[in-house]
Amino acid sequence: MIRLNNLYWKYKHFTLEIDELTLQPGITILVGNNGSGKSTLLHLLATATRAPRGTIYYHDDTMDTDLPLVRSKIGFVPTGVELYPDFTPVKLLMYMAQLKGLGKDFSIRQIEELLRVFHLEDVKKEKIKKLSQGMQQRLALAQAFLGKPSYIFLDEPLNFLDIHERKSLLNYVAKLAPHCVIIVATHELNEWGPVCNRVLWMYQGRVIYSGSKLMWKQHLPLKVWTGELQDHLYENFSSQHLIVYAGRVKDKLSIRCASNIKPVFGFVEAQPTMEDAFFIRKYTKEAKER
Ligand SMILES: Nc1ncnc2c1ncn2[C@@H]1O[C@H](COP(=O)(O)OP(=O)(O)OP(=O)(O)O)[C@@H](O)[C@H]1O
Repeated sequence: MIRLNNLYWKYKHFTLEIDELTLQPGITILVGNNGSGKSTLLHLLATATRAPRGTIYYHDDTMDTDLPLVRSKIGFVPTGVELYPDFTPVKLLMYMAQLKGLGKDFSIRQIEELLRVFHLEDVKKEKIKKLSQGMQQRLALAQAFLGKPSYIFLDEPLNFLDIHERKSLLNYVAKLAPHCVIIVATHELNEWGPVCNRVLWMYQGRVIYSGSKLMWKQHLPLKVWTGELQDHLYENFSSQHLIVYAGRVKDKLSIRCASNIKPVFGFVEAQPTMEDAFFIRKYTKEAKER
């Protein structure tokens, strides 16, 4: 378990402030607009950034009581991470294992396993600069799981991954979830929906929702509706209802929208997805503030 207490961090016009927050074992997705503070929070949790005020407790330890111990239990993948281009995946993983203070035999066994899990066996002796972006992302992910960390922080981990690799990562992370605190900053709410346990919503540097994924999709102030619409009706329709999605099916528009009443004849109510809930919560919050 991780506990945040009176955390405060400021950079120019951006302030992150969290009074009290507990992060439980399982997968928590960290959601929010661009610039809401998700990456900043992950950097603070991963001890890559030090907050001028407040404390993060990793069980009973903090950065100040035993930083090496805390770091040895953390796996972190930031966005845009640059790996040593002239290293091979094996050399990089061995180097990272050494930095984490892992024994040689254990490291060799774990590296073999991670190369298999992240489908990097065929390129394990290639220079990193020759690998595709997706392969480099998988290598960045693999290093985070070295040493079986108790706390895993992933910033947009699905970036650059193809559909097969995305599913594989989701399954792998889901298997680890009962034993680790896993925080995933993501804009892909629906992809994480089936495997995540909780949602943390950041808004302008504050956490404004922290709870289960079931609660996230329940008690929404608007219902979700789907239906089809003629093109010429769209402008008026979209001024009255929150459009979540509009696509084309033959000569009509296929609409997914949110509204507290049935929008027009023929529309049917749908179960809200994780993303629908985000749209609705954000829209109603901002409408209240206007
Ligand atoms: N090192 C830095 N230099 C400049 N600005 C920074 C830095 N770190 C954070 N910020 C600012 O802090 C705010 C929060 O950024 P952060 O990257 O945490 O948001 P985010 O929620 O992860 O956004 P996104 O969804 O776009 O990844 C932004 O306004 C950003 O410009």
